[in-house]
Amino acid sequence: MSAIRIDGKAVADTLLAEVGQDVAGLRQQGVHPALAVILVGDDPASDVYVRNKVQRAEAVGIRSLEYRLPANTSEAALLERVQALNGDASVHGILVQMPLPAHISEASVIQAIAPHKDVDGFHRENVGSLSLGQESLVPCTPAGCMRLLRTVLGEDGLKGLHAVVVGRSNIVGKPMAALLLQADCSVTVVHSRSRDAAALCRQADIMVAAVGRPAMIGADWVKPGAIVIDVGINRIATPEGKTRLIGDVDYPAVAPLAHAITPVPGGVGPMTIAGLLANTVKAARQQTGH
Ligand SMILES: Nc1nc(=O)c2c([nH]1)NC[C@@H]1CN(c3ccc(C(=O)N[C@@H](CCC(=O)O)C(=O)O)cc3)C=[N+]21
Repeated sequence: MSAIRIDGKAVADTLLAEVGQDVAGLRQQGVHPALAVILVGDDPASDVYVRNKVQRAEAVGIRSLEYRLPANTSEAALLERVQALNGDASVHGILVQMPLPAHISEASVIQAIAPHKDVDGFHRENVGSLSLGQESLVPCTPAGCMRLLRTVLGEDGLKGLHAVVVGRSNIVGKPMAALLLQADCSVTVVHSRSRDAAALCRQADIMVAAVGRPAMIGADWVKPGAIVIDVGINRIATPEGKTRLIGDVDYPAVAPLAHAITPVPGGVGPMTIAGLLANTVKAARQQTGH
């Protein structure tokens, strides 16, 4: 038996094509969706992500503004930049790339973003709405995972299944659990303090791994026939002295027993960027009434 390899790149391309059509429609009505991306410091990984986001945005017709601020930027200066963008009606989405330098409070910056421009869905107003099952801007990575699950299981196919989320971060684990609950799954969240995490995971019909530990999830963590979504993006050194990307799941060990599984790269990562651009269009619609 060999698992279905869930092609996140292809699903993301379909979503991006839809976003591109929406953007074209809005532009005909005189609305040009715009996304501002702020990067503080010169972390090379962040630099690559930001460049990808800007390129993808422009490919679907979204205007992008890129702000690169030095690593020693003060929190006050960053907050001023955010507030200026909050007040700029031509900007519909604001993303501040994480992580931020240690002297800046990520929480303060997130709360400073106008909730209707918070395309990451990290502001407490959006977090609260998601948890209440109300309309909101939904965090891009968990939203992307849900879309991948629906491509495998169908629109209503998640109902009643047991989903286990591994990891409890504010950006993936917690919103993921909320979305799965919204889709009528029974949800378990497993984390570093869980007793017998592997045994809990073996009960999962759906497993979402978001811990940031390379290949941590082995075959003994997975029920045969489960659907496995790997959110991990870990850059590891190869014996040849290069680096490569690897997920939180030990793909070669788990793929033979899963029903379906996402690869890394080419799984959840591309969905995150597509979701960001979809959120930008949604934000532009809300702000302009189109
Ligand atoms: N405010 C904020 N919002 C974010 O959404 C955010 C962030 N900060 N900080 C960093 C993380 C990371 N992240 C990724 C997005 C796409 C890929 C992606 O497209 N990955 C490709 C591979 C890319 C490569 O080759 O490096 C893939 O998995 O196939 C990865 C990682 C968004 N993040």
